[in-house]
Amino acid sequence: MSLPEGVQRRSFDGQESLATRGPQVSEEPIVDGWRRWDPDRSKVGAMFEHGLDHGLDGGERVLYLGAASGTTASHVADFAGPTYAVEFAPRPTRDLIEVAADRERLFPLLKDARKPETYAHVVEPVEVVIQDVATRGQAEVALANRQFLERDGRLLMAIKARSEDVTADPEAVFEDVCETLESSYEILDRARLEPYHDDHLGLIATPRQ
Ligand SMILES: C[S@@+](CC[C@H](N)C(=O)[O-])C[C@H]1O[C@@H](n2cnc3c(N)ncnc32)[C@H](O)[C@@H]1O
Repeated sequence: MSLPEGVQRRSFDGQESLATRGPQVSEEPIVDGWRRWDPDRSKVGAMFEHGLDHGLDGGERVLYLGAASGTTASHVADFAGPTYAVEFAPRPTRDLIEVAADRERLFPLLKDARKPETYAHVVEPVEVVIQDVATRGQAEVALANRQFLERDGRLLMAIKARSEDVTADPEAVFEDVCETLESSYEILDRARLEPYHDDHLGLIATPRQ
């Protein structure tokens, strides 16, 4: 699977790793301007490592749901176009604002991803929605935010089984979430994100026409 333009495999201390070019965020190693992108700390990084059919070229407009402190959103904004980063917890949003201070394409929004009407006036149509909200109702969040996605756009979604039901078999949770999603999205590719993230499913989808 090819990587988007602006994402490369580079050598760090003799070990190959994903990397993007941009200002440092959290003491990650940088070699020749390339920042190491750690898949253990990033579901999108893990999706790339697993070779999921992401369909990204680089330069796309992105809506990122569940940005937390901006670890992954920073890498995405390094290779994407305008990146709207939604996070509803004030503490990580403070860090996210700092990360965005030296990234002209990253726009933090302290908003609830379950209430897209509260940021619809700011977010333009995007080619990519990335979703990593560790909350119950992950499929419903993706359905609610479909309105921002262009017709042939891509949803890159990380589903955390334990956020839906801590006691259920993760595979059963993934089937439930996928069934709900399929009312509105066509699922193009999916893979479990082990060994980087336990009991997570990575999924690529496009809006159903
Ligand atoms: C697993 S963390 C995200 C990590 C981040 N994507 C990264 O790779 O750097 C999940 C985040 O989703 C946020 N979140 C959960 N529910 C949310 C909601 N309804 N709206 C916005 N953010 C939400 C949490 O506050 C948390 O920061």
